[in-house]
Amino acid sequence: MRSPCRWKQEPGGKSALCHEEPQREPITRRGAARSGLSYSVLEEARAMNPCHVTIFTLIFTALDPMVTTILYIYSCKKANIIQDIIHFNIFHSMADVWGTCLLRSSISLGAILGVTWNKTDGPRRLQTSLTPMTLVCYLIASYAMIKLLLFSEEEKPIQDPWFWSLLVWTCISSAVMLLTWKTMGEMTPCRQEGRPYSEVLEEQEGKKQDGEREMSGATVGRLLSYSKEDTGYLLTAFFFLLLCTLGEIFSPYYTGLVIDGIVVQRSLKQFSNAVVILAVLAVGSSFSAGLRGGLFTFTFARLNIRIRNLLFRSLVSQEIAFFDENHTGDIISRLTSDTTIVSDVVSENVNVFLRSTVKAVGVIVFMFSLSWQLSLLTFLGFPIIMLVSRVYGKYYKKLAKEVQTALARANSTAEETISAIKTVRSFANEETEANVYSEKLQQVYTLYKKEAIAYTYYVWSTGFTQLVLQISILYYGGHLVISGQTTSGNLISFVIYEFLLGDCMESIGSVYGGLMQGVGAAEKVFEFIDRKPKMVNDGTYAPEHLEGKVEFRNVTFAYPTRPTTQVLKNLSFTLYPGKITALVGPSGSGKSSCLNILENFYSVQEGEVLLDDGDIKMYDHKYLHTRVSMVSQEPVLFARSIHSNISYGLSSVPLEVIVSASKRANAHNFITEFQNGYDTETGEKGAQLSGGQKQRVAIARSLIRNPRVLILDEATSALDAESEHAIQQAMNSDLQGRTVLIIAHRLSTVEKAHNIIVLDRGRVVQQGTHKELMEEGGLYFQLVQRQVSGYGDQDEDYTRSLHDCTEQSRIKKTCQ
Ligand SMILES: Nc1ncnc2c1ncn2[C@@H]1O[C@H](COP(=O)(O)OP(=O)(O)OP(=O)(O)O)[C@@H](O)[C@H]1O
Repeated sequence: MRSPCRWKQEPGGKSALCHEEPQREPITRRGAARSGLSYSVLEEARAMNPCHVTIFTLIFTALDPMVTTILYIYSCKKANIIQDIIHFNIFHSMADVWGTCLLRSSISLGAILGVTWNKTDGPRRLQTSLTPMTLVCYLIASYAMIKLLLFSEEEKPIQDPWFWSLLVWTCISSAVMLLTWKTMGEMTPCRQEGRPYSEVLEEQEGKKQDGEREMSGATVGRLLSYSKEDTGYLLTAFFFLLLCTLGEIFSPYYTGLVIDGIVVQRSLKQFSNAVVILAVLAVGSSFSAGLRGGLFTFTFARLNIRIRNLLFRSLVSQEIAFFDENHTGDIISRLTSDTTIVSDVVSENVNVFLRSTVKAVGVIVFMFSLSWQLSLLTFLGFPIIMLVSRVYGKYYKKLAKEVQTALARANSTAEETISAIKTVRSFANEETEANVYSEKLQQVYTLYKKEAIAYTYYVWSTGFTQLVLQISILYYGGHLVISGQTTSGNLISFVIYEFLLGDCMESIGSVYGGLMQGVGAAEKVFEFIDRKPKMVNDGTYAPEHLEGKVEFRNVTFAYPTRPTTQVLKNLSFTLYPGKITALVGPSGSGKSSCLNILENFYSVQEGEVLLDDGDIKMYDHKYLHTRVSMVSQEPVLFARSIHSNISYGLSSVPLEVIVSASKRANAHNFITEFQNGYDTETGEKGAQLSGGQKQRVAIARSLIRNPRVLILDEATSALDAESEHAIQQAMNSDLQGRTVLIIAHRLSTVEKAHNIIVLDRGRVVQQGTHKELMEEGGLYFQLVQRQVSGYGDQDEDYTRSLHDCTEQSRIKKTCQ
């Protein structure tokens, strides 16, 4: 026979995530406010006096036996309680209930003594034993209910008010005992292991904050709040849900009538009427079920799109340092798999939860109307199943988060390897990469195994409880029928309703685990959605006319990921309009970092970067990036046409303007050679173009904006000398009023610059024209010399440089 309350939980966790938990910051007033934790909670916690809690528990422990004894004396049917105890009869005497009160009081007294004598470990021990204590309190209250059933065997209806008062008091005092146990468990002594109370309290608040995070209900509520716009759809879905559920609830009742019609009354009319109603109910509820399911799926698909949009918007507004800290794989994982988990899991579970809850309420009403005794017995078993489910749910949620994080790490590894497959192949490192991926998967596997074991225990424990409950119901139900307290028809209907209730509980149980998985993913998604960028581009300055003078004034800078390593140290230099300035220096000297700051990607620690005497932070984001344009070392093209790449970020640019920019970037010729010309697709990250072609498209993309400040970071490194020369010519010809900053390792590229700034370990060590610097000797001279000897005779320019250098060195005698 099928168990009536079989609860099933699928071990899921097939999700991918991401990101490690953020480090908890110390709980301060500001920290609490930032985390959304009301500071009044802290104050409240401070106000909680352990002595008050203990005194209250003590008073209650004394009061409980007194009240119970008085109620017991009055409800006692014998001359006195001694007689009642001596002639104990389980159907008449409440001595055993009075005994449970003594047990309760002894346990409470033990707890009070424990926390008073051992202020450090006492509360902790109470906290760890909360679950067994919940079970004890539940058993005491259940026993009182069983007494009600036993008494009802002899007296119907039970009219003794003292008896009822004793039962109610037993249930209330069990609940109060549990509450005081929990409160004492959370108590903190004034000093703990020599640490000040405030510190202990802060630690406790940290735990509370974790608890707050676990407020899954709030997360689900927030998710639903994103569906506000779809309230109409949701209400319609709910309406069909009610219709469908009503149909399902009435079906067993009419099934009972059909059976009664056939077996008891043997009436064809009653039998056929009930069958017709049953058929109408079945058709109606199937139709409503379809509409309900469809509407829920549709609404949550819209939720998915909404969350993805929100997340993507939040991601693109984050500061550049955020992308330095977080792996692309992790971020993509949140955007793709987590958002899908959130909407799919939540949609499915909200649907199932509503359906099952409404159905369960209806079923319970029918069950009580059929037999209150059998219903009471049924509900005695439920808290145990709920307890098991709660313990499992918590553990499952923790595991689900760990699985997601482990999967995200594995994804990240796979993505890195696949995106750099050429490098992997060129080092013949496929085997190692596969092993690394396998190791990461192994971690996921270990977690899945834990999930499977937890699931096994869960099924065992709930299965056993349900079996006991089922046997009890059948036994007691049979007894009620035999003793004439109910009819056999009622018992059959009751058992059918019980099956239905079992299904509902099973669904609600699986909803809990499923929702935990969705909530885990949602919390991670919300973490990114809620993240406020640490650097905000909120400048508004956008002058009509911009000269393009750039000044680095005493700039000191360290990357946020390495805050203790200063990359630029008290750096000062100026770039003038109409001039080409070159930044040179050994690798790692800070050249690209200067450009990152000029692009306002990072904030400087000290000093300022001025554009026409205004701090670059003051400038409007769009304005700044139209007036200051950079072609980077490895230009990134988007998987669109060349046309779209060149006009990237601009709206409706005429083709002539694109062609003109391409000509100046020496790109027009190769573009027109393609069959589709400017409509040629560039492939992912421009993979369908050569390195040099990519660079020229990127230069055209910058030139089309007609920037006042043009930054070329190794922008021509992949070009042949001829192309580079052509671009330089174009630059020189329309240099008027433009500030150009060049970074190039190939020093022939910078030779013609009006000013060359030499950087070394984040400082300016030399400045001047090529000629001046060669005459001066020093780092620039060494760089040129090293490069020339490195290139040998292959590069004409460098041979010339070498020649110049030798000439100069002979003169200055610094070149030996
Ligand atoms: N995103 C980053 N996060 C942390 N440190 C960084 C980052 N980018 C660069 N660095 C460090 O900053 C220092 C300066 O790097 P930068 O890229 O500015 O040098 P560079 O002169 O442009 O070098 P190269 O000529 O090799 O491109 C280096 O030590 C580098 O390791």
